Formats: sequence, structure tokens, C-alpha cells
Amino acid sequence: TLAEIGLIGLGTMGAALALNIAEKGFPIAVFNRTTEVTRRFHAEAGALAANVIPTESLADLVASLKRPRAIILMVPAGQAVDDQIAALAPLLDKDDLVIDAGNANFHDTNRRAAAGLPMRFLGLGVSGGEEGARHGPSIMGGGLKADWDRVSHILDAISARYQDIPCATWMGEAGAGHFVKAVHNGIEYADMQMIAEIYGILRDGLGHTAGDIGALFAAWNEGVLRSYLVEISAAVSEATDPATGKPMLDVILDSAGQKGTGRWTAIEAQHLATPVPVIEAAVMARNVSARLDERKAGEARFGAAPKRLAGADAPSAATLEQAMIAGKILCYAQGFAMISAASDSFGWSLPLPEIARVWRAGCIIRSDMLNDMASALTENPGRNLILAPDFAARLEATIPALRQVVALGALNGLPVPALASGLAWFDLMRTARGTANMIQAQRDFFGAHGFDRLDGRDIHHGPWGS
Ligand SMILES: O=C(O)[C@H](O)[C@@H](O)[C@H](O)[C@H](O)COP(=O)(O)O
Repeated sequence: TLAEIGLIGLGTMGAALALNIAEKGFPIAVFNRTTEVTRRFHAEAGALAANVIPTESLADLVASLKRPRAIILMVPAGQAVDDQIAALAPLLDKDDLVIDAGNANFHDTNRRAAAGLPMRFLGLGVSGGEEGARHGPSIMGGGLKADWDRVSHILDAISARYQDIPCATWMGEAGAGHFVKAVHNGIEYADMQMIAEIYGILRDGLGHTAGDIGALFAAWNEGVLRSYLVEISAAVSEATDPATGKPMLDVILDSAGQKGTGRWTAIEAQHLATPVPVIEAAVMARNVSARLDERKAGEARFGAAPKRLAGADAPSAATLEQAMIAGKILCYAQGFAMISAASDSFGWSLPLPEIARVWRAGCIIRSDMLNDMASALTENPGRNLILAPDFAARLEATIPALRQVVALGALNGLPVPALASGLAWFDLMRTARGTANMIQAQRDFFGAHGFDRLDGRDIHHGPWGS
């Protein structure tokens, strides 16, 4: 039998996705540069091996596929994708379809889509980590709709489901899918950072153990903040290190890695002039976390911050939860505003409510709140999420707690950059008469850049320099 689809790259995500596809009843042909990996994958596929065709060359892979062929690439983002496309080109026909399902920079996907490749091309954002890839990821597609439709029966079948609706959506042409995935990851960074900041207040400010903190996060996971990231933060906080018997969190080095998606999102937001300060703060915090020696030198020079919070200064668990809720709403509002701006800028019509829906299950940021966001975005098209009645009311109720937590952090040297930048953005967004008039005056003073006047008079420069 010929396979319905092919997959190249049996790394963590590729292997998991291939098993998911085989399990959903689609015969799949697989190839990996290291043949031994392909053999082991097939040998360990168990009952699913019947639906897996292991191949040991690209030519074999292509030959084992039904026409027109479809091949998923699960290789590292960047040059490896271009190399794989080039290697496949002589073996494929123009109606064959190559699908890049890695974490590509959407600019690369735009470039490939515009490159006049000798085959058809889709860019898929796939979220959910190994577990998601294996049992149901969230899938964000970019490319020609007709090409998406060719494989959507497979993507729907393998994707996560929310209320029995597949979390797999075509977002738009070219890099639209990878763009939405990058913003997903930016928000993922921000969610993780805000959880880490609350963890810092609980550990350093209030002296709680990892176990205590895990119990609190587990309780939060029963409420408004119910989400995959809160759930796993409880689990990692409650885990014990088999090697030392200590809480796992207490033996892990505090230096965060990153593979680029958060950075790309922060950079793109600058280009789009739609600020995502909570995401930027999360990227910044990862960058600073990696400067271990400098941080040690900083503590040696300036002394450790006082940190311990007591009495009226000690925020309650409820206050911390509300601060997290406010931070989350502000962060997502920034993310959706950025997506909306990109939609206009790149000529996509990115479906914001549908994006919230496709993130409800399978992906790393999946949460109950995304369901409410989908409704708010549907009922308030073109409006910033913070102004949607439901979320405006939630913010009204939770901003005081965020203000308190950010103030406590600032006064006691407990770093809360993501929560603080969210609050600062909110205060800018709720100020009709801001201070940019000073900026305009300064720019005009030193560079004659001009300004507009409140009264609309046709005078655009100040009485300086003349
Ligand atoms: O949505 C997902 O499934 C994850 O985000 C996935 O894409 C991956 O784990 C990223 O590598 C995380 O990004 P960093 O490695 O930059 O933290």
C-alpha cells in the first residue's frame, strides 16, 4: 500500500506527530537523515507499525506516497528547511505538497511561499509539545487554502478538540500560520514569566517552599486561571529530585533557554508599532537570566534585595491570583492587537476569534479563559480586548491587586518585569491626555520634527530655534 502522507525528521515532535497520524488511520511513510533512528522508530511503533512505512532515502520516501504527494517537514527552523526543500525538488511534481511544520520564522515562510517553488508549500504552526504532537496539537495553517483543504482531513483528525471541534485552522496565506504560532509562543513566554514572578514573590517574599507553591498553583488550576501552564507549574513545583530528594525546582539552574519565537514576536511587534510589553519583558527576563556571573556580581555589589514581605506588605494568595488574572488579560490583549495589526499589514484576514478558539486545546497556552476571549473577540470585532465589556469588568476587579503586587515588588526588590510592564501599558492605554506632547516638543526642539496642536491650528513647530 502507498502512504497517504510522508514525514521527514523523526525528532521529538516529528516522531510523536507520525505516531498520531498512523494512529488516526493514515498510512504514513517516514524518513530520517540517520537511518538508525528510522529503524528504531518503526521497531518501537508497536501496533502502529502496520501503518508506518520506514524509508531509507528521499527517493524511497517519495516512491511510497500516493499522488499527488504530501510531505511534512519536522526539521529545525532555518537553513535545514531550505536544504530539505532543495533535496526534494528533483523528486517531486508541481502538484506535490511540502508542509513545513517546524517553528519557522514567518518571514522565511513568506519568502518560501513567494519563491515559486517547483511544488506546493504550506507552513504549519504546531503547538503542544511532544504530548500535544502525539495525542492532539493545536494547528495553525498558512498557505493557499486549496492546499490546506487537501490535507485538512488529516490535520482535523490528529488535532486536539475543544467541545469536539478540531483545533486546526487555516489562518491565511504564506506565513500566516507560522506568524500566529510565533505570537502563541510569545504569549507562552509571557504566561510562563508571570507565573515565575509570582513564584518569586511566594519563594523570596513570603518564604514559601516549592511544595506550598505547588499546592497554591494546583488550587488556582481549579479556578479562573485553569490552564495547562498553571497545571504544569503546580506539577513541577511539587516534584522531587530523585538524585537528592530535594524539591526539583530547588536544583534547577535559573538560566532560561530560548529558540527564537518569543524574540521574533517582540521584534515584529516593534515593526508593527503594536506594543507587546509583557512578551518583551519575558524575553528580556530570559536574556538577563542567562547572565549568571553578572547577576552574581550585581548581588555582591548591591547586596541582595530585602525581599521579605510581612504584615500588610504580605500579599494574600487571592491578591496574587487576581494580579495574575489582570496580567494575563493585558498580555493577551496585546497579543491579539498585534495579530490584528499584522493582519492589516500583511494583507491577511486573520480570524481573531478563531485564533482564540484554536488555542483552547492542544497548545501550550490552552486555558478556559481563551474560550471567554473567543466570545469577547466575536462580540467586539476591531476593539482591543481590554475594552470588551466582559474583560473590562474583569480588569476593573483585578487591576488593584496587580497594582499592589507591582508596587510591593518595586519597593522590596522582587523583580516583576512582566507584571509591571503590563500595568504600565494599561495605565498608558487608559490615559486620554498622555505625556507624548513633551516628546513631540523635544523632537521639534532638537530636530524640527514638527507636531500637531490640540486646537488643530496649522502651526507645527514651537517658538524655539527661531
Ligand atoms: O507551542 C509549543 O509546542 C512550544 O512552544 C514549542 O514550539 C517549543 O517547545 C518551543 O521551542 C518553545 O520555545 P522556546 O524553546 O523558545 O522556549
